[in-house]
Amino acid sequence: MTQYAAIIVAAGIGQRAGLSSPKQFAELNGQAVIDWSLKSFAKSGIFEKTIVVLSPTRMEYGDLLLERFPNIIIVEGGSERADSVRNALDYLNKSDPPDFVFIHDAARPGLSQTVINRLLTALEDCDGAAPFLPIIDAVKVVERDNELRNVDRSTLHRIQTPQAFRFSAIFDANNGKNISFVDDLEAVQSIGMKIKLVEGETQLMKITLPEDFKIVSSLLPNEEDTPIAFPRIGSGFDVHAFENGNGVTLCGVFLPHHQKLKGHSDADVAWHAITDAIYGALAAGDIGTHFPPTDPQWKGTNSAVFLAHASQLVASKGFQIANVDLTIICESPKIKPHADAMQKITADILKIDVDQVSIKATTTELLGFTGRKEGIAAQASVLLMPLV
Ligand SMILES: Nc1ccn([C@@H]2O[C@H](COP(=O)(O)OP(=O)(O)OP(=O)(O)O)[C@@H](O)[C@H]2O)c(=O)n1
Ligand SMILES: C[C@](O)(CO)[C@H](O)COP(=O)(O)O
Repeated sequence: MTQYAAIIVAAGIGQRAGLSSPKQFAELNGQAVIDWSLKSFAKSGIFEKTIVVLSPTRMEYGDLLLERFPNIIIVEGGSERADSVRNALDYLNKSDPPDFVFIHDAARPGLSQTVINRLLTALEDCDGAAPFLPIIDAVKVVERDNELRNVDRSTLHRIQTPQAFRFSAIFDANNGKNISFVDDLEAVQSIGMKIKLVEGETQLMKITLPEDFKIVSSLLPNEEDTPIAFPRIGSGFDVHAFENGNGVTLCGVFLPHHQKLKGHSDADVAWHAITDAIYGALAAGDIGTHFPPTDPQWKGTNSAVFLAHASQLVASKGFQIANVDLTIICESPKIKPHADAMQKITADILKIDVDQVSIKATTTELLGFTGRKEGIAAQASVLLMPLV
């Protein structure tokens, strides 16, 4: 179901940068080097999954990253960059293979939306694409001492990352191989796939040597100077009618009742309201936009699927959930005895704490359709905060 995933390889030791810890975790203009790329992918709003590959000896960085970016997935890297990439591809293939994947060096913090968009366009008619810069200095081969031969630099390119691929192409290129590809383009070319180069950017240079920190720092803004992203608020409302049955599912909890709720999915009216509140906060349509009721594949679906999708979208658009407030409106069944269980499972799916989720209920004093016990209504509010 995932269309776009991002892999950020961050398992290197950064020997050439000469720091006491890996360069990708050093501070650069107000935040860690790797945070720049994580925020760029998040800001683009299309990456539903972001994998960060860390060295098995440096997994402690994973906990720190998860505090700042709760929806990323940490995967263990290997001894070469190509091994780290393969581990992440294997993870994606086993869990939920995306249609497309962007593979990026954590050591390149200057990833702009312009480059992401150029790669997306290129992917429309090729299997893999990467940004490049031309070579601007004269290039010579030193054949023997003081014997130099000119090289035609018009055919030479400096290749950057992210490199973007149809997932099946890059997965097949790596599957079962043990080759230390120089980069991921080389991998897909080794199986004859079609690649394209797009214009890169100077600010996307890789931090490799000690002096590179100063250069990249001068090319990027200070984190404090970046415009303030505002909180977003959303509201959701849903109604499902009763029909004969033996219980209702509300916030994923089954409540025995002499009726059930009618619906195309599992009719979890409470989670539908929360899901729509999240989509609303993101201005990303509603459940029907993402899971059309006319599509038979969603028939009987557990509404946890919808809620988890909305939750992933929050992170991929650079936000986190501050709180959820839900009101279930019905005469019966009684909600209170089940509210704690509903709160817990909702918080688990949203990957937030239980105290960020409020679940309450009310009646309409026997008035209207809920008063006549014809169905259940639910309304929710959600506040999203920009990721810091
Ligand atoms: N086994 C490895 C080696 C490298 N990388 C990542 O690949 C990117 C590009 O590699 P490079 O600049 O060579 O980083 P290092 O290998 O860390 O640097 P050095 O060679 O100087 O030690 C970096 O984001 C690095 O963390 C990785 O994920 N796994
Ligand atoms: C992937 C890469 O950044 C593309 O330019 C480059 O190949 C990494 O090389 P390194 O030797 O691992 O730094």
